Amino acid sequence: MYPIIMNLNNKRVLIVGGGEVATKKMKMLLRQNAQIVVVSPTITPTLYTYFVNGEIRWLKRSFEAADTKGAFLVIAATNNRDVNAMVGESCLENQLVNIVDSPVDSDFYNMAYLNRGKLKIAISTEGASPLLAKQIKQDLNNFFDDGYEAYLDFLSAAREKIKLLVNDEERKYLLLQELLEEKFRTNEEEREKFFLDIG
Ligand SMILES: C[C@@]1(CC(=O)O)C2=NC(=C\c3[nH]c(c(CCC(=O)O)c3CC(=O)O)Cc3[nH]c(c(CC(=O)O)c3CCC(=O)O)/C=C3\N/C(=C\2)[C@@H](CCC(=O)O)[C@]3(C)CC(=O)O)/[C@H]1CCC(=O)O
Ligand SMILES: NC(=O)c1ccc[n+]([C@@H]2O[C@H](COP(=O)([O-])OP(=O)(O)OC[C@H]3O[C@@H](n4cnc5c(N)ncnc54)[C@H](O)[C@@H]3O)[C@@H](O)[C@H]2O)c1
Repeated sequence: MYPIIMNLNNKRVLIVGGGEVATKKMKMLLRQNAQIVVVSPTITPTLYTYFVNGEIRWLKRSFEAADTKGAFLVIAATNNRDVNAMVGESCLENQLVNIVDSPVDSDFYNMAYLNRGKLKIAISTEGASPLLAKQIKQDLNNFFDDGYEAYLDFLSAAREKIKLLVNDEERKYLLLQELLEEKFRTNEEEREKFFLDIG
């Protein structure tokens, strides 16, 4: 399996089925600025809220083969194996499909996923144990505290500044390395001082 992180801006995403699993996957898809369509006769109250808020489209009916047309990403998440398989078969080779009850027929899996602003940590067991992935996520959750979000914003801004102001490659590298020192992660005053010093 090949790990990447994906930009879904303006991409069409189709989710077939509107149950618990579809809802869980939707939480990761919202706020990606994707065009999300759910095809399902029923949806959970949570999905209904997203629908009412205009965050997703909802086609209130059973899946039809033509639904996959033009979708970049497709998730087959009904409780019916045959329907899920049919979703997969309706897709062209260049469409990315996740079939929730059949990893071997999927082009991608979802990963357990930790978000600290710009820091993303994703864990996969390639389907061996989603529960282990969840447990590892919870362990990392404690290790990478909330402070990492602001730290990553600092790293991002400082890196831009260094790229702008420092031409000497060696000095540039040393400065980028210096940003990883503990004091910058834990101390906001040290971060401010860094910007003052660099000019
Ligand atoms: C990461 C996460 C994201 C998400 O989907 O939310 C995810 N599953 C999560 C949770 C979870 N899934 C299941 C349980 C119940 C306990 C159990 O059965 O173990 C729990 C626990 C819970 O819900 O708490 C059951 C389950 N999962 C799959 C099957 C089908 C099969 O194996 O054939 C079945 C059996 C269904 C059945 O037989 O009824 C398949 C997949 N699930 C994946 C991802 C992909 C592989 C990721 C990997 O291994 O690392 C893959 C291959 C495809 C995919 O879905 O993309 C999320 C992590 C938790 C988190 O982040 O908190
Ligand atoms: N990948 C995972 O992490 C994971 C975890 C648990 C379960 N599962 C699998 O996911 C499946 C779905 O689980 P769930 O808890 O979401 O089920 P659920 O019963 O809560 O929801 C099923 C949804 O599918 C819809 N549906 C049924 N037939 C349809 C059709 N022909 N066209 C469109 N929509 C249709 C239903 O209306 C409902 O909204 C389970 O059967 C299980 O195999 C996967």
